[in-house]
Amino acid sequence: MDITITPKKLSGPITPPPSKSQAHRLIITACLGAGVSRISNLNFSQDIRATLFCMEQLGARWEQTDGDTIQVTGIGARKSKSDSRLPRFDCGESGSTLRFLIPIALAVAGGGVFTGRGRLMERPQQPYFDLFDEKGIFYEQRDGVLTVRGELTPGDYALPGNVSSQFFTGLLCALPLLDGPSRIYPTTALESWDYIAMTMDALMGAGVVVTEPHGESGCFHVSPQAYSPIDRAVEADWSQAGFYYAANGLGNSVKILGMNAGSVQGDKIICPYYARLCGGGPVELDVSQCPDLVPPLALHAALRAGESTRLVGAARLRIKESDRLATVTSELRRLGADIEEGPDFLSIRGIAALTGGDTDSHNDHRIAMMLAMAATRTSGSVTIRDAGAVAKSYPDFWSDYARLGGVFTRTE
Ligand SMILES: O=C(O)C1=C[C@@H](OP(=O)(O)O)[C@@H](O)[C@H](O)C1
Ligand SMILES: C=C(OP(=O)(O)O)C(=O)O
Repeated sequence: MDITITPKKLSGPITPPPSKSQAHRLIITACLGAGVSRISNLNFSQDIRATLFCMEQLGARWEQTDGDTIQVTGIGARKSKSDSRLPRFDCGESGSTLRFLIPIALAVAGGGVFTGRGRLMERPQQPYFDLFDEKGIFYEQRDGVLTVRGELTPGDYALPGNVSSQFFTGLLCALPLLDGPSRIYPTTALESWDYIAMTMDALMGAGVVVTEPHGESGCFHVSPQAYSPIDRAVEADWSQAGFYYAANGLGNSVKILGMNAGSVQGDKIICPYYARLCGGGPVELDVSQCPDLVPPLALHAALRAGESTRLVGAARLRIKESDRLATVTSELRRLGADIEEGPDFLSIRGIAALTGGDTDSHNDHRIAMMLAMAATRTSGSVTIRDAGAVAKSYPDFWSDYARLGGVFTRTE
């Protein structure tokens, strides 16, 4: 689906959708719990459906009890290793689902066969593969199908801290299911730390306590523990709120509601970052802990007329749904922005107004949403190819955009 937007200011109240990252974690902890859990304020985005589907393959059951609430019957510590057929997991385009499920499937079912769509199966898994080589766990990836088989054993796990925090989350969820203590060592400084903190918060909610690293050579300590059932509501999503902050930075008047200022979501850093972009002078923002904010931050920076901005610590943006350093640059340039990409940074010289033009989401939800917000401040209409990509994390994005006064036509 393509969308053509006629530039128009957005105004009015908006509550961003529930946090995708927190929802993945609550679903996983509920599904691993021994008993019946309840999760409210859930949004059935494509990625969340992928995690629900995958946890079902491990024996968990869930039903929708009203619009946004599900009741989950967890599998407890039960293992299903007797069946020699490995479960199959269609992870859609969700990196979180794939990286969280790989060790969980090993712990619960002795492995699994993983498939995905879009760019998913090209995104890196090497940190897991290195561990599997060391631990004698079989893996094979052929024609986009990843098969993993073996026994996840208690012990020491070393992981680089600068590829994806999702490897840490996957192991932190799986290792408590084993029958002995384990340690996870970050071999380089941890990026996206707050996502790991969000994992520990979700684990704690299910009664599973892990100890985080202290000092230079620290490690996570994980002892065998059972997951208890949970009853939790998903918070509003700070990463999605980022697009509405960008809209306001461009002169729109969106009232962003429902956000928890004390959230465990690291992307609440959008508040101070937004304030800095709204001030004058050159600005440098470190995005190594909040990679998902880069598209809205880059857009806001593109319209800081006469001011320069650098977004640094952004290397991992290249391994998301698209190479986001390349796609943010190419698509904002198509609208006239003055932006350059480096290996791990974006350098932006703000201008006063953008032009209209033809753009492409590159099948990346965050690029589509960035372009939609850009189109509130362009001199001509903006066409976004593949604008349905928003369904990965925010299926109601276009109806919310229309409710705020956005004007657009669709072409299927
Ligand atoms: O754990 C999570 O929920 C996520 C972690 C981040 O990835 P990285 O740790 O790979 O940067 C983030 O970009 C992604 O959208 C969601
Ligand atoms: C990178 C993202 O998600 P994932 O890694 O789960 O695909 C995202 O939502 O921007």
